[in-house]
Amino acid sequence: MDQINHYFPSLTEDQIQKIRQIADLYKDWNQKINVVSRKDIDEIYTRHVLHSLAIAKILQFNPGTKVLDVGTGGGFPGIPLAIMFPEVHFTLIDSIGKKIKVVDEVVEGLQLQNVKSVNDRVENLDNQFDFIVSRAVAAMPTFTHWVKGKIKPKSSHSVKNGILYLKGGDLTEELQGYKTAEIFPIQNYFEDEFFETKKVVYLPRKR
Ligand SMILES: C[S@@+](CC[C@H](N)C(=O)[O-])C[C@H]1O[C@@H](n2cnc3c(N)ncnc32)[C@H](O)[C@@H]1O
Repeated sequence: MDQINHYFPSLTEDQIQKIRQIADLYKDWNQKINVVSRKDIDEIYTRHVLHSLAIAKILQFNPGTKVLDVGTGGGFPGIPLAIMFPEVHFTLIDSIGKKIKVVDEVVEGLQLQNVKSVNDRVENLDNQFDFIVSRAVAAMPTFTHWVKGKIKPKSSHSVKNGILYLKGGDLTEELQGYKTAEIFPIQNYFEDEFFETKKVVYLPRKR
C-alpha cells in the first residue's frame, strides 16, 4: 500500500481510501469464490494493484475515455484503473459468471460509479472502445483476433487508440508480426523484483 502512495503521489484521499479497502474485499470474496491465488492474496498490492496500475504509467486516460478490460477475472487490471481514473468509463468483461459476481460485489463495496460489468465472451460484444486493457488472457494472435473491430478509429489522446496488455517473459516470438508494438518494461517504473520480467505491451489500432 505504501508503495502505491510512493509511485502515485497525486492520489486523492478518496482514492487512497478505496485502494486500502481492496485487500479486505478480496480476502473476503476469495474465500467464497477463488479469483486470486492464495500466495497472491497476501501480496495483493504489488501483484495485482500496482501491476494493474503500470498501465497508468504508460498512458493517462483522458476524462470520458471508454476502456474495455478483457478477461478481467476478479477485476484486474480494470478495478485499480477505475479507481485511478474516476472520470473514465470502464467495461469489465469475463466469460465466467462467478468471476463477474466478484467484480460486481467489489464495485459495489468500493462504490465505483464508472464501472460496468459484462458476463460474456468478448467476441460477442458489439460496442467500440478507445482502449482495451488486459492481463493473462490469451496469446496475442488469439487476443487480437477476438477484439478485432472493437477499437474506435478516432483518438482524443496524443497516441493512437489501441491495446495495453500486461505480459511477462520473452515476447520476441509472440510479437513477431506486430511491427508497431511497443514494449515498456515495468521495472523502469516500480522497484520490486516481482516486475523484473513484466511488461506493458502497447499495440496501436491498425487502420
Ligand atoms: C488467467 S485469468 C486472468 C484474470 C485477470 N485478468 C487477472 O489478471 O487477474 C483469464 C480470464 O479470462 C477469461 N476469458 C478467457 N477468454 C475469454 C473471452 N474470450 N472473453 C471473455 N473472457 C475470457 C477467463 O474466464 C478468465 O477469467
